[in-house]
Amino acid sequence: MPFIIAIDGPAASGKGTIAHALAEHYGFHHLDTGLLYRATGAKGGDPVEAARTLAPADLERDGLRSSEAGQIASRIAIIPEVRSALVEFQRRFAVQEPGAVLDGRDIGTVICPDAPVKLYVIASNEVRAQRRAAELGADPAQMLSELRERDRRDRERDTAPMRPADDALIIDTSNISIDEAIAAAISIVDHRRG
Ligand SMILES: Nc1ncnc2c1ncn2[C@@H]1O[C@H](COP(=O)(O)OP(=O)(O)OP(=O)(O)O)[C@@H](O)[C@H]1O
Ligand SMILES: Nc1ccn([C@@H]2O[C@H](COP(=O)(O)O)[C@@H](O)[C@H]2O)c(=O)n1
Repeated sequence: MPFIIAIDGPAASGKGTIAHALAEHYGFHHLDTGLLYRATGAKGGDPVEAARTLAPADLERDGLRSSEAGQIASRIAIIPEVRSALVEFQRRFAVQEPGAVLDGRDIGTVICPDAPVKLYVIASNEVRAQRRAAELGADPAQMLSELRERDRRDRERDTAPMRPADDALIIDTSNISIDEAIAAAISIVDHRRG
């Protein structure tokens, strides 16, 4: 049976970094589900139609990592029909052998509620803004206000709001290095895998 690792958390908390490293470590598949929402928003037009017709080439589009693409993604992510159009792809991805790591906002709560490992990665607002500003060459103060706005939208939407699953374990990356965060995640997964 494939082993599923569900990772959620707010923007720039470090969940993608951990997800990528876990996938490498265990030889699992990795899906950054935020990319699906970014690509859907970047297509323009009717977002529901964009989600229903999302193709692999859409995920290669330039600019998907930008701050603007993240903001647009969080606006279209509140639409229930957009979310339901993307569910099947994510669930099919999750059941590949030998296992899969998916990171996003609703993986542990909605997409893979039975995943044996659920992590919820957090970091302080200021640390997240500093890291994302450094990554994009942007102003930390502006990044802080953008991240706050995006988190609020993600937390307060009615459908699949961002929140830790009841059985998720929290990793706070505010004061630990990337290597320490990855080691903490590996230790949790090893423990669960027995
Ligand atoms: N523990 C850490 N210490 C220092 N920098 C980190 C740490 N974890 C992640 N970073 C850096 O912070 C930035 C954001 O990390 P990452 O992309 O993994 O976040 P994310 O939660 O996946 O964000 P998003 O939801 O927007 O995709 C990256 O530049 C990454 O290298
Ligand atoms: N499972 C998910 C993943 C993402 N979103 C929305 O997409 C935005 C961009 O995500 P990033 O991880 O690339 O920052 C995010 O702010 C969410 O609005 C989602 O709803 N569910």
